[in-house]
Amino acid sequence: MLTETAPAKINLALHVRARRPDGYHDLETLFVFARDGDRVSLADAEASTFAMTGRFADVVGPDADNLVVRAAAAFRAAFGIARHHAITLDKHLPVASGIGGGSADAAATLRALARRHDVAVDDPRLVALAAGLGADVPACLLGRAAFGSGRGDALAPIAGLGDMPVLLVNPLVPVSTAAVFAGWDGVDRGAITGGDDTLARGIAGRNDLQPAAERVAPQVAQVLAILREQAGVVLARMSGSGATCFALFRHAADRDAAAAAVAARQPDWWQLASMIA
Ligand SMILES: C[C@](O)(CO)[C@H](O)COP(=O)(O)OP(=O)(O)OC[C@H]1O[C@@H](n2ccc(N)nc2=O)[C@H](O)[C@@H]1O
Ligand SMILES: Nc1ncnc2c1ncn2[C@@H]1O[C@H](COP(=O)(O)OP(=O)(O)OP(=O)(O)O)[C@@H](O)[C@H]1O
Repeated sequence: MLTETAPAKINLALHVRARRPDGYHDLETLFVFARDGDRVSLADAEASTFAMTGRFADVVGPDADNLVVRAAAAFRAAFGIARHHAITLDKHLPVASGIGGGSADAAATLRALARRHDVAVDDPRLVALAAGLGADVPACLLGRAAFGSGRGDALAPIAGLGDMPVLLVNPLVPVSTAAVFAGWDGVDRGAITGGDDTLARGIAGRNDLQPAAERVAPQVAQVLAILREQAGVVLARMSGSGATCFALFRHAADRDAAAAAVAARQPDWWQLASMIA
């Protein structure tokens, strides 16, 4: 059995630049990844099967639409694989939440299948498959800090944050990525600037989708207000199209104190205390 982690994706900054004729938007983003997330396991089998475990297993729609199933089918077709696999998704990340859950799962599935069938993880055919599954999937396949442009799928590696404590908080209101992009006001507020210091670039940046996300999920403002008043916060911002927000800390003790404070005030919100590599 092979197991791959599907780590939560975080957009340190997300600048939306223009609407495109194909229904997508040109954007610039700084992708980083937490150490924790979902898990995809794969074993050879007589027939193709798919099962889900974990807290959010019941929230995802029908199996045929699952990005894990779609990723496996696309891989088998592209590489001419006749062998079947039993795949299990252990679902811990909230669904439709801006931290790329489905994209991370698809990428972990591609990584597991690539390992099993001796395909290099940077094989251009694998990267093309990933882009076809979603704008975020190539970044999740790369799985390391990167500058993303175009739809978010033109990637250039950047320096990581070097083990920085992070707290992710979601008010458990699902937010549709398409609806949030549709609510963007169309104003280009400028490129992501700065040099080699990824954290400084992130801090100087913005998430241009936040106002539109707040119209769908007003709780985002509340999450950010609570995170920003915690001791030791270096940066608190919404990730992706929301509603998950992240807070970065220098010290794990500050992160853990913030997690306890959030849990005391909002016991029903989802949280993940992790590290950014
Ligand atoms: C907001 C981000 O999470 C930032 O990392 C991503 O850009 C979204 O990536 P994703 O969830 O993989 O997106 P997809 O599943 O490809 O697209 C969902 C929908 O979001 C909108 N979308 C997505 C990416 C993009 N650059 N422009 C868009 O307008 C489109 O309406 C699209 O139909
Ligand atoms: N394995 C999966 N996990 C979560 N959602 C999935 C999965 N497969 C398909 N989906 C569908 O994809 C949609 C988006 O879910 P996902 O959790 O990937 O969004 P997200 O966190 O907003 O991602 P992003 O940050 O890439 O926009 C949901 O409506 C969900 O039904």
